[in-house]
Amino acid sequence: MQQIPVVVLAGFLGSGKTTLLNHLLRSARGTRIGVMVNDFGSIEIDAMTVAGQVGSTVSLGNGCLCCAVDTSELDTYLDTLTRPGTGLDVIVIEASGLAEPQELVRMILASDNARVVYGGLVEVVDAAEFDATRARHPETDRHLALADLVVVNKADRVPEAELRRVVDAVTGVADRAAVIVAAHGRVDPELLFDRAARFEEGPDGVRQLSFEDLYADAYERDHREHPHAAYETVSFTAGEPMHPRRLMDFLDSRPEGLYRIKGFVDFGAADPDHRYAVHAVGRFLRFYPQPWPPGERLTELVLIGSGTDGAALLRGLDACRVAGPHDVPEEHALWGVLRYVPEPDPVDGDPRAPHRPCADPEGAAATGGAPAAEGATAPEPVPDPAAYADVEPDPYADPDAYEDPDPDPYADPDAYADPDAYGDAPDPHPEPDAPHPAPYGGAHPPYGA
Ligand SMILES: Nc1nc2c(ncn2[C@@H]2O[C@H](COP(=O)(O)OP(=O)(O)OP(=O)(O)O)[C@@H](O)[C@H]2O)c(=O)[nH]1
Repeated sequence: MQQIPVVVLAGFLGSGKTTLLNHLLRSARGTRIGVMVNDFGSIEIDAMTVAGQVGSTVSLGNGCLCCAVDTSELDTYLDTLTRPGTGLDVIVIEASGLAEPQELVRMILASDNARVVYGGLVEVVDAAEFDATRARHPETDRHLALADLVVVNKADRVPEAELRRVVDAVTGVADRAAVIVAAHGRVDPELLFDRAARFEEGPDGVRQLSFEDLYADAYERDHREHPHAAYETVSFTAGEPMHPRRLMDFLDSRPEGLYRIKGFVDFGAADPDHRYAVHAVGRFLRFYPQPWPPGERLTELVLIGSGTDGAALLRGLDACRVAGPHDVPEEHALWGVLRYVPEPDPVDGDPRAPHRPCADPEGAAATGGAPAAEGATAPEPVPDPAAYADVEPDPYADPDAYEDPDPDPYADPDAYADPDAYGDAPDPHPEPDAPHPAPYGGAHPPYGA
């Protein structure tokens, strides 16, 4: 089952959220974007051939869908937009200028919709109004501190030195977020999500240009003189397996500005049957074990960030390679990774999840990290708090961390009053001796059952 990243686009009134959203829609080029907005008013849908409208949902000619919702309808619309038939690749929720973004983030993290995965909180800042906004809205700093990516927009409206000052101020407030500069919301969509390689080939094998391509070409031609917001991409490939604990150390201490990590990891003997797809956005991290496809086994990662030191990142990843037979991962080394594997979906049996890398942790150790036989009964995991003492708790494991101290005046109080409404959310107070709180559902034996 393909999970769909849900990106929250937030920022104060007039900062340029809708402009950025329109830019994403215009340059989608085959990527199907689901959009949730408070109203359709400013989405430039005329240019995109409206294919149909049902109630508050507009279907665009390029496969994108727009829904006008308020926060209380979010779950319902997420369910609608993530139905397999919609074929969406990413969902972007534009928070109204007054909305508390952490409430949206919390709802996405607590969603029991297995097709949804958190895609990051993007805060748009008006470079020309930053000081004034901050003075009027002291909550600005809190919002920035939660962001995974901050777009300092309207760069065209301020002189170079002033822009640098604003970027420095934003970077000082934003906790680990990547900070990029943009004009008219022109960020590269690749920064936020993967563009789908979806195009039609003609009988001669040649790609056919669609209306959307022509539109995107014209748009990009018109804006060639305005460069996209700058960011760096680093690619890493390794033929040797990665050492689970060293890779987790690398990920746990990933530098500020490293916004996205995607790709696949080979953990070698620690789980020879699976490669681990990685999805990291800001501080959010998940691994998805998948059966290896036929062919060469490689670790392939792409790291995307702003202001990061690419050479240092590659050195850090190089040090995670298993160096040889003398460098066998220790017992339970994979458990640090499994903390970030979502629970299998009990409904439709997520094909990525039902693996048994450590059905018998003791047996696995005895066989040099190889998993126990399929179907073996798992013993209770051996509590080993010390083994995880150095692992920073996943800040996204607990949606309550986003509890808003000032309740959102626009939220439906009844809908959120009951903490049991978050039945699937992790226990904010796990057993003190629990070995490793899992991202969802508290501690669980690593796929033994
Ligand atoms: N000069 C300049 N104007 C911009 C830029 N980005 C957006 N604007 C203008 O700023 C105004 C507000 O932009 P929007 O995209 O509507 O901002 P928003 O954050 O969606 O606003 P709300 O929905 O009211 O919260 C519009 O007139 C945009 O054309 C930019 O980078 N430079």
